Amino acid sequence: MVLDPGKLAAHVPSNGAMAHRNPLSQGKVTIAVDEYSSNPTQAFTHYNINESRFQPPNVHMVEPIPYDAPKPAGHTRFVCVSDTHSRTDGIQMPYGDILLHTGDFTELGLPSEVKKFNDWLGSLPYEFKVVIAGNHELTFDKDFMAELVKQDYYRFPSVSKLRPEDFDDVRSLLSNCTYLQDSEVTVKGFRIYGAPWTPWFNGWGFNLPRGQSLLDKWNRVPEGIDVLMTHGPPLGFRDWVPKELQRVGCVELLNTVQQRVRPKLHAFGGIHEGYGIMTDGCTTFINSSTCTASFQPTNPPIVFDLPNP
Ligand SMILES: Nc1nc2c(ncn2[C@@H]2O[C@H](COP(=O)(O)O)[C@@H](O)[C@H]2O)c(=O)[nH]1
Ligand SMILES: [Mn+2]
Ligand SMILES: [Mn+2]
Repeated sequence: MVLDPGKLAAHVPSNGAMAHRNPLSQGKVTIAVDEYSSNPTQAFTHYNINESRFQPPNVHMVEPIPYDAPKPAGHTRFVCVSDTHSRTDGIQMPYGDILLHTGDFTELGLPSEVKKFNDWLGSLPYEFKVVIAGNHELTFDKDFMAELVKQDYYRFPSVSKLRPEDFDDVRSLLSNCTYLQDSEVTVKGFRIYGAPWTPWFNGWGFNLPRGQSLLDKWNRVPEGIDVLMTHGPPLGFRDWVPKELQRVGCVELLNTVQQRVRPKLHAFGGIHEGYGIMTDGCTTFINSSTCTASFQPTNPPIVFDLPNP
C-alpha cells in the first residue's frame, strides 16, 4: 500500500510530561518512563479518553494491498512476516523486494530449527532478507542461556541439553539473511533498525521489565531510520489479547516511535491475535504474525510499498 501522509492528521500526542527537548542535546527529544508504563491497559484507556490517541482521526485501520497490485514506480515492496514458529512449509510468499521477519521464527531457538529456517530463507527469491529474534529464540539471548545452565531443574529440557559450543555461534547459522540485534542496516537506501526485546512475560528470551529497562533499549534506536523492526507491538497498535481483555504493548516503545523516531514503517509481531495494519498518519504499524493464537500458520504475509529514499 502507498500512504499519503498529507491526507492523514499526523498525531503527536500532547503528553508533554513524557517527552521533552533537551537543551543540552541539540533539540533531541528525550523520552521518560511513562507514568502508566507498568499497566498498558490502563495507559490505553487513559490516553484514549484524554487524547483520543488510539482512535480516529489520530489512528486508522489500513487494509492490506492485494499481492497482485502493481508496485508503483519508484517504490520498494516490503514483505512482512513474523512468528512463523518453525511452521513455514505451507506459507505462500508474495512478490516483493525486501523480506522482514520480526522474530519467533522457531519454537525454542534450537540449532536444528535455525538451520531449517535458514534453508527456507535461502529458498525465497527476495533481494534482501532482514531478520530479528523474538522471545522464542532462546539460544540467541546469551544472558538467558547463562542463567538457564545454572538452574537445577530444566524448564526447556531440549535447550538445557545443548552444549555451549552448539549455540555459542548460533547467529552464524543465519547465512541467508541480515540478522539485526540492537543494530541497523541500510538496504536499497532504507535505514532499517531491529531489536528483539519484549516486556517480561513468563520468563522467555529477550524479556525485560517494563519501564526504564526497555526504554534503555529503545533509546538506542537512532533518529532518521525508515523502518523499525521489533518483536512486540507498541501500546495500542495491534496489541490486544482478547482472552485476557488486555493491552500488552510497550508504552515506552510507543512514545519512542511517535515522539522521537517516527519511522515510516514499524514492523512487528509477537501478539498473534493482533495480526493486521494501522497507521497514525506518520508511521504504518504492521503486525504480521503468521501464526494464530492457536499456533496455526494461516495469516498471510503482509506487503507494503514505500517510496524509495
Ligand atoms: N498477556 C500477555 N500475553 C502475551 C504476552 N506476550 C505473548 N502473549 C500471548 O502469547 C501468545 C504467543 O506468544 P509467543 O511469544 O509465545 O509466541 C500471544 O499471541 C499472546 O496471546 C504478554 O506480554 N502478555
Ligand atoms: Mn510468537
Ligand atoms: Mn513472541
